[in-house]
Amino acid sequence: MVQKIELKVKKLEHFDSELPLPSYETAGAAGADLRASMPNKETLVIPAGKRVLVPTGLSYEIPEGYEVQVRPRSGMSLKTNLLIVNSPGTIDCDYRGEIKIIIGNFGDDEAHIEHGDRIAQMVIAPVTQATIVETTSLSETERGQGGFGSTGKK
Ligand SMILES: O=c1ccn([C@H]2C[C@H](O)[C@@H](COP(=O)(O)OP(=O)(O)OP(=O)(O)O)O2)c(=O)[nH]1
Ligand SMILES: [Mg+2]
Repeated sequence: MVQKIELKVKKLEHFDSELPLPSYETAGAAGADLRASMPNKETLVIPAGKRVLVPTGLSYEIPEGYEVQVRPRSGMSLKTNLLIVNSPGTIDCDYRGEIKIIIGNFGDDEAHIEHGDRIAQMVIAPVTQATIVETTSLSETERGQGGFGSTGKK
């Protein structure tokens, strides 16, 4: 069964009330789609090779002990030259500012984001904070310092 947790969402002045709030498209969806909400419903232009901050018009109150991850939608990644530059973006539970999505254009032509486009999806997830403990020695393991493609070689 899918667990449910309340996420308080505040509409900001430039949120277009005709747009839906973030929504899960199917009963089993892990991510709720986020829409661009531009002041005056303008279209955002992203020149080739540049990035922009796309407004959603929403602020969240995430329950303590949780975070929201901003992830790309695979359809957008497959069909366009747009990407979420800092994917997955991290929304801290104590952040009260507007949720914005950093979108880059890696194509050779300028790209457009229309007001109301579904530009990302958000996943809410539990957070565990580490207690950082300094030490001078670490436990030994089979892997040791091997990494970055070190396994599976003869
Ligand atoms: O895609 C994103 C990523 C972050 N944020 C907001 C919420 C998050 O809580 C805050 C800070 O994000 P982050 O810690 O990733 O950025 P930073 O560069 O470390 O900024 P800060 O010094 O404010 O933590 O910015 C967004 O709206 N969208
Ligand atoms: Mg930070």
